Amino acid sequence: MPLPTGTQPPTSKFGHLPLSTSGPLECPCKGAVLLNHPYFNKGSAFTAEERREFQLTGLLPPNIQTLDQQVRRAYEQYSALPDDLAKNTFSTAMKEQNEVLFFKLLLDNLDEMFSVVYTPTEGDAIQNYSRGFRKPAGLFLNVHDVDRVYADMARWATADDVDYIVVTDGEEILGIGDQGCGGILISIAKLVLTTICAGIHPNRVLPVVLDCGTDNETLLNDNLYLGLKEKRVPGEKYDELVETFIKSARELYPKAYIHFEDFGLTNARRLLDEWRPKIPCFNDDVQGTGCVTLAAILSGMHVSKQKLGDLRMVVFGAGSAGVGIADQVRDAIAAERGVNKEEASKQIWLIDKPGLLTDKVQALTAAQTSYARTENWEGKQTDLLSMVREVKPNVLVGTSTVPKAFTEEVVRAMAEHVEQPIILPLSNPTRLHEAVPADVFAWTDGRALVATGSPFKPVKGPWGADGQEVEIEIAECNNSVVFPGIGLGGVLCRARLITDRMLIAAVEGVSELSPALQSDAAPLLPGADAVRRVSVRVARKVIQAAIKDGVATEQDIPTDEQELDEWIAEQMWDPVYRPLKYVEAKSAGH
Ligand SMILES: NC(=O)C1=CN([C@@H]2O[C@H](COP(=O)(O)OP(=O)(O)OC[C@H]3O[C@@H](n4cnc5c(N)ncnc54)[C@H](O)[C@@H]3O)[C@@H](O)[C@H]2O)C=CC1
Ligand SMILES: CC(=O)C(=O)O
Ligand SMILES: [Mg+2]
Repeated sequence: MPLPTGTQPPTSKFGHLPLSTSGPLECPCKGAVLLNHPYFNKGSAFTAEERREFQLTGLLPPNIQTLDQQVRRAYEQYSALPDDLAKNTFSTAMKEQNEVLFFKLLLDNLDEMFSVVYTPTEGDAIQNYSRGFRKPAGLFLNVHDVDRVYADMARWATADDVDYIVVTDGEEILGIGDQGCGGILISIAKLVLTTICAGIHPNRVLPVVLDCGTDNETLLNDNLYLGLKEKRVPGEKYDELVETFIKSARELYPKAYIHFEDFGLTNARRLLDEWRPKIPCFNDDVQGTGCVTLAAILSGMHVSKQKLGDLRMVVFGAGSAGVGIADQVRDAIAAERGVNKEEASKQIWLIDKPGLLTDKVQALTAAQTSYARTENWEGKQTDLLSMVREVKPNVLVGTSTVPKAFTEEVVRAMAEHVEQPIILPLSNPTRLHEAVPADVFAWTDGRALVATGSPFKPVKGPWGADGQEVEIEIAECNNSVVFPGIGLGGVLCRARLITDRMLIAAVEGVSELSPALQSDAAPLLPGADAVRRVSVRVARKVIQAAIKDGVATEQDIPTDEQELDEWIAEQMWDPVYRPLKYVEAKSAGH
């Protein structure tokens, strides 16, 4: 019998692995249930044989279509929509209807759709969660029902097992602050990226929101708000919910990798520090942002022919992301220079609301304390502009959510002392960026090396030889470049823990594929066209590091690099229709 269009024959030598994507897919449903199952549904692409075997005749119009035809139709519908939020809503509906089609549409149009299914449009969708609500997706756990957490999680029945969990408490979403239970959409969006960028199986993931109330007055006053309508519950009750969630997850899905997303400043680092030594977990805002930003800085320093020993970095906005970046950069400096972390941290200046963080500033978090400057700053201005004049940084990072904080004066002051300043306005969404690339290039005569937290179009200007017009492409310095690959590595080698060495390896993986290594004028980081290649490389590096650290529990991981890449690729889910094989439904487990 010929295979349906878009299926892959089981040719891989790793086709026997449980996560292998070669060969048929076991399907426990038929008829209308199958058509309503987003993971198994093929819509008009069900073959004649499948229509007969799975009792679909009469439930579909007769013309059998290919996945490519379906994608063409979906893209036409998508393109006809009036704005990005409508396109985001359409994409959500498509995902709920047919995941292969949704992910194939996304993969074929990634450059165009990335910003619609992720930041900045996903931020708008999250803000609009309760008003745009149609159908629940994901798992909602709340601070008043801690006793029910285990049972509610056990009911998550889409898969035999769960490989990857994204959890948020909704407090500091994508730069738009406290979004309460609407945060479920960031868990879902990050999981979409793990699938599209790294082939994490979409039926083996679990998006979670921990609803602990919200301090967002707009939501509290909105009659249609769907979450707990009360101020955030802090302290012991909050910790009890987090702990019960993690312990339940470990018991029910012992292989799952837990990704923390968009927790608030007081909890993000604290929870990471508490759980990191015990379970395979990862905080994307702290560690993912740290890794991708270090990779961008390394590319920038490659172009400007400098070494980490030369780095002088000012970070504006010393929260989860800012300090996460500082940590990753500090560790890399320490390794390159062969000095301790304390010595390396002297090359980094953190600025927050009170100005420069010094040992005189009250109430620093534990993570900020190691960067508190000990020099005497009494009587001196320590605002951003003054610090740029004083420190003469060659790297300036923005993670403050303060739009336009990198003013013309600040950027020009930096460019006065540095031939190719590395300027990274990372605050999302787009409207909160500390500067926009066009301004930065105009103020530095195109000399600056820029990457941004959200996507920007290329910028044209007279910055070539003899004033020739050139177009500069801007890399997106977003944790999405790296977290999918780290997660893929962690999942495939079944890491017990996510170690520092694994994170450093991930940075190396991204750096090796940075276009700027090939050409000085190229973007500092790989773009959407390279996502899967980047994920395979990052996963390979992460797995090798996990083995070195003795935290990989999966047996029989190939040692040869090429074989390891094949082993990884074979286990990455692809948006293709596989032949379906009917199996009896399992009795209700989890
Ligand atoms: N590009 C990327 O991959 C990522 C970007 N981000 C973005 O970075 C921003 C910060 O995110 P988080 O660190 O998670 O938030 P956070 O709330 O932990 O940190 C923000 C920090 O900025 C400081 N800040 C606020 N106003 C300031 C001012 N006027 N002057 C100086 N500092 C000020 C706050 O006090 C806080 O310490 C957000 O816009 C977020 O979207 C976060 C993670 C990843
Ligand atoms: C990108 C991301 O994780 C954030 O803006 O929070
Ligand atoms: Mg985030």
